[in-house]
Amino acid sequence: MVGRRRRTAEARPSSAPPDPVSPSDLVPPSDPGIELAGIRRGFGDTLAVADVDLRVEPGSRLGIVGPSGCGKSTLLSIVCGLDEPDAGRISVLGATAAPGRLAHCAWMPQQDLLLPWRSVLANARIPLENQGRGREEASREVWPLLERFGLADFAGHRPAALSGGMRQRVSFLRTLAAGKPVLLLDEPFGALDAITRADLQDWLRSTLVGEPRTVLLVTHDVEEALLLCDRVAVMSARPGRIVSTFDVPTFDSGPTAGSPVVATPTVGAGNGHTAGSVRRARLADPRFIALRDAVLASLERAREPEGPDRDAPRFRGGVATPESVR
Ligand SMILES: Nc1ncnc2c1ncn2[C@@H]1O[C@H](COP(=O)(O)OP(=O)(O)OP(=O)(O)O)[C@@H](O)[C@H]1O
Repeated sequence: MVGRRRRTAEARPSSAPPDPVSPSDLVPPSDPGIELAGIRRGFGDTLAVADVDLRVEPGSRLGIVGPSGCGKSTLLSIVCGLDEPDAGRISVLGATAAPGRLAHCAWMPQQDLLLPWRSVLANARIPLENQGRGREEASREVWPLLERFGLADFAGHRPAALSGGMRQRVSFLRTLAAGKPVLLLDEPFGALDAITRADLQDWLRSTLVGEPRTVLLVTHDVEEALLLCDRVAVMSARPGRIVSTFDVPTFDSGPTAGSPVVATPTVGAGNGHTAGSVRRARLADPRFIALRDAVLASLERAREPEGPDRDAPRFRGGVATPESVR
């Protein structure tokens, strides 16, 4: 009984909460984005990444794909200040020192890392508690996100009572609740089955619309990168280098152009334009297919240790067309 009373109390914050995650100043006008120049990092005899140059525009979403072990996670660790490069320069929203970079970034790992003894609400408010808020205040602040993400009815549940997809939604919510302008998503859906993964991709794409965040998404899934990001960078096999980048157009001239998209992917909205239908239209778009094939071809070449990406300049900074892909 005590446990039930406690869960109920946790699940009902006492007063109307402010919105904690959409402050208009998350991307200040002077935001220089993220810049990496000549980044090199080795571990003993293993050179993980070498000569990585990358720029991520403020408020944009960059997908990073590459062979296993090519240094994608290492790059994210360096960006967020948990690691330092052996050589090169890095700036995150103007911060060059590790503590300053860390202050700007929130990290979502592949495993949800929810604390099993805490309720959904208590897990979601961890970043706010870490920033010094009391439990009540943190609960009030995070509550709108739980409602927005369809998790309010599960606020008192422990993580073990949730599906894998719901746990990842809580994990992403917790990442957003930190209120940081840079989100580092490290294979966030890698542990999910294909159907849940597709649902979560749709959900995340809809959720990120209107979120003024700069996002780095590491994934093995090229379609995921193209569905969620404005630009995709392909890394070579270790030592990881950026061998090509691809701009991702909005693909908004299709049948669902200009239509509002529903954030809850599995529920219809009345206008028929669910996130799922947008996804299907996009996956069937010949331009999307051509771009996906071009990224896959670059990735295939990137897996060869010494393989220069000879055809990459064709696409660099531009968009693949059906004509440019053979
Ligand atoms: N702390 C560390 N100590 C020693 N070696 C490390 C460390 N971190 C990474 N490495 C090595 O650096 C290389 C790159 O690792 P990293 O995890 O960044 O690759 P990745 O592209 O994220 O891999 P995956 O796609 O399999 O997750 C690997 O060979 C890895 O073993």
